[in-house]
Amino acid sequence: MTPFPEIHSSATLDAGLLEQQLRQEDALLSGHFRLSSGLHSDTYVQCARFLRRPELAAPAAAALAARIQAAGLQPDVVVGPAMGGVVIGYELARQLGTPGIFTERDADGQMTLRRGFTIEPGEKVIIAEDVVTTGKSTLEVARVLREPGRRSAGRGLANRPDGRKRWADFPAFRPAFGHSRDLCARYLPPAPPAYRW
Ligand SMILES: O=P(O)(O)OC[C@H]1O[C@H](OP(=O)(O)OP(=O)(O)O)[C@H](O)[C@@H]1O
Ligand SMILES: O=C(O)c1cc(=O)[nH]c(=O)[nH]1
Repeated sequence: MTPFPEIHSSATLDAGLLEQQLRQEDALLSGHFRLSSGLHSDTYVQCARFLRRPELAAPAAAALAARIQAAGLQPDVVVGPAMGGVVIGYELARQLGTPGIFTERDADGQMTLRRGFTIEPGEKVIIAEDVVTTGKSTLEVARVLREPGRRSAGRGLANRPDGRKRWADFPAFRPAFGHSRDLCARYLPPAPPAYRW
């Protein structure tokens, strides 16, 4: 497939601009939130509100695509975990000129590849995420995909500090937007809007 070089030939992403755009889309929320990991936070990045706008999603994905290309990586497929990784994964795949597929959780909460999606041994995979907090979801995708001869690289649109230590065993790109506020103690009751705002 042919990539779309006109979009990401010299793409960069300014973290300040990205924060401004997140605020403009009401995607950067303050409050008390319980995250998917169970951790609590005073800030929530609702990437879906940002990614609903193709004119914002495209440059963000272009910056990721540019960094992936600059690193000399030539992925065969982009995989994003549903739901958050679907839109950014698809847009990244479109710009890299690869198929874009997604994993999803089954009834037991296990990350799986369904819908006839397959990855052949030896294919190189980029895992696309909208948010990385602990890195658990990304690592679950990596576990699903990991077979001898397969390389994966992870990348989130937004990231929290807690996720960094988990990346040691496969290459990851630096976050586009890092939010460094402390995650609070787990046991405080979250005020609405809370889980999966
Ligand atoms: O780094 P982690 O601690 O795993 O947290 C980040 C993950 O949490 C969110 O997904 P969620 O599990 O809430 O599912 P969703 O995309 O369906 O909302 C987000 O889209 C990431 O996949
Ligand atoms: O960790 C999460 O679940 C999470 C954090 C965040 O800021 N945004 C989001 O959609 N999920």
